[in-house]
Amino acid sequence: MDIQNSILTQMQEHQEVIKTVSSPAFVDQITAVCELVADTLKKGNKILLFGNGGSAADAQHIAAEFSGRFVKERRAYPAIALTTDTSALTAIGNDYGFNRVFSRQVEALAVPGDLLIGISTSGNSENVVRALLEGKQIGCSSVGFTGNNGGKMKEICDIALVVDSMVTARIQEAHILIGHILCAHVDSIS
Ligand SMILES: O=C(CO)[C@@H](O)[C@H](O)[C@H](O)[C@H](O)COP(=O)(O)O
Ligand SMILES: [Zn+2]
Repeated sequence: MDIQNSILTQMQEHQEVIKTVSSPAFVDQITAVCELVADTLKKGNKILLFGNGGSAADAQHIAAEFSGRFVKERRAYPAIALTTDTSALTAIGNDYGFNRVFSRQVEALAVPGDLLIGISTSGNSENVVRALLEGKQIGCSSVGFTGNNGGKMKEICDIALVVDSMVTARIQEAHILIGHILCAHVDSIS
């Protein structure tokens, strides 16, 4: 019974968080991100995504759905997760420190007009924050997927989607829902 209580509590928490991201104000913010993603791709720019742990998985998941496909058969779009190249991650981490694993790749790959999507449930992961700051210098636009009141990322990103929860797992569940909503929008404009 304890297990069942725990399951139901987690499901309840999940539903409550999804309710907060369904509010009109939050949906307006997601809409703005959908438009930014679409504008970036229409201009011929690319999307770079990054995060740690579960958020690294989200970055890869979303990037793959832009470059591969989501539901509809459509053209491929340029999106790269900065979490997948173990040579770059280990070399940059070893030579410059883990805090620079994403910012150094942004410096190497980003051009003005590209869109950075930084994913951090705390909003405070230093490697994510530094990459967003690097992108700002280059002239990229930026979106933060966060929680925990937004952390440092709230002040840095052009649009910060701050999921109203302090629980990492629940925040991540809202993030991947939003990621899929972006993919559906990209399908709809293609
Ligand atoms: O997926 C989970 C927990 O659900 C973990 O792997 C989690 O992503 C890691 O602890 C991250 O290092 C957390 O970083 P962040 O979300 O605060 O940037
Ligand atoms: Zn997780």
